[in-house]
Amino acid sequence: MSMELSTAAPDAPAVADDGVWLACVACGETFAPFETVRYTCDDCDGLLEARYAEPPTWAEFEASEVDRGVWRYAAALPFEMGVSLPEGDTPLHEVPRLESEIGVSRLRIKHEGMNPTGSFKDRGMTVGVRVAKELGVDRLACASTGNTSAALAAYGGRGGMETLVLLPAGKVAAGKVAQAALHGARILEVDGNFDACLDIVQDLAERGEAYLLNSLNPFRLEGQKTIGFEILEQFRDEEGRFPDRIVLPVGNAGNTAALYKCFRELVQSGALDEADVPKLTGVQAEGAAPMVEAIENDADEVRRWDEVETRATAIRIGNPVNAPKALPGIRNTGGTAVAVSDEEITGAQRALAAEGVGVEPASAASVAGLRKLRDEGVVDDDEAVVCLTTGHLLKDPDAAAAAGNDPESVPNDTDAVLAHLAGER
Ligand SMILES: N[C@@H](CCOP(=O)(O)O)C(=O)O
Repeated sequence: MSMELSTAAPDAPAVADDGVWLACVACGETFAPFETVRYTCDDCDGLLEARYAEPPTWAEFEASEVDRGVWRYAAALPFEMGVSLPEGDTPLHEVPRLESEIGVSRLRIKHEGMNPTGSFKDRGMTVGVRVAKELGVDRLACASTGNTSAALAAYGGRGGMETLVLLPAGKVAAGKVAQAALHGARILEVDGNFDACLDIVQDLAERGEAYLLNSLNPFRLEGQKTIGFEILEQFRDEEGRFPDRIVLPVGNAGNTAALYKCFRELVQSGALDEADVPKLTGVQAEGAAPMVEAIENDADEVRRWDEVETRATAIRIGNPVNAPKALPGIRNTGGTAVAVSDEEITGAQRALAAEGVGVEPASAASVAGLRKLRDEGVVDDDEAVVCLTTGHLLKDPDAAAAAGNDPESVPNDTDAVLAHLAGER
């Protein structure tokens, strides 16, 4: 396992006054964070990540003036506070029936659907919109399978900024389009998939037409990193130990990259032993599984899939842009990746719902993946596991209705209702 992360401050002028800079994960080149708008390395086009002179400690979090949510972890972020609704502080649910059915020592569900707009994207947007203000940009844009657009519209609106979202036409769940619309985003429906939308948004950003707030933007991932801090704190408080494994859905692979960064920073500060780092385990839908393909083939790069399909529309992605950060995250923590069918996803969505946890299809992929890996013997029965569920059930009401019970028509009469319930129809 390799948890290296340089803290050596680069020479001025790359270091900002407050000890934050950007570093290329491919060539190591460093940049000042807030002087120029940039998303990738000027030299090699590699992905950038934020670096800090001082990695965070638990004591700093405990001393925070904010007692919960993303900004409790300001010691690990580039600012003390952002445009906030507020976000984070999501529940870590017990699911005793699922735990015993799947057969692991402890199973918890980190339900990110309980964020203000119903997905984890809010954690990234609270930081990303704060950075946009620092840079002085006025128009925010993203490509989206839905959740990013909902969060961008809400946080951009809150920040008084113009928002533009590009969506794959006909492939975004109704609740998400409704959110972006009502929060005031200009919505462009593209005749292409999510990856094509992101290509266009990257072009717009390169031409200076908009500030890109997909997870290619390194500051989005700083906010999403707080999922990891929260899981470790909540899990540790509960049982005094950290989870052995975190299983999560993979679309653009931002959360895999962000959680890996969280663990590296904690290891670096001495707040977490390397031996306690949870195994990052990614789950994709069979119809959109380029990361799984790369892990299975031990490949250094992910091959872009031009044709993708799954009812889990949030992870209907063929070119995960964070793959260069996420592949080492899976490999260096001893994790793995697995693909699940749409039927397995719906089965897991029903199982979670039966325990009162309402999630959209992509979220249920984590539980479907755990179930499969347990059946295959990849996950041991003595493991303590956290499954990440990324979005709320109401994001995709059509999928929920299709997976759930059908309503029954009854006459407007109590006796007839009782007769109906007794089975006389
Ligand atoms: N599922 C995502 C896809 C975009 O991912 P991002 O994290 O790069 O913004 C969405 O909700 O749009």
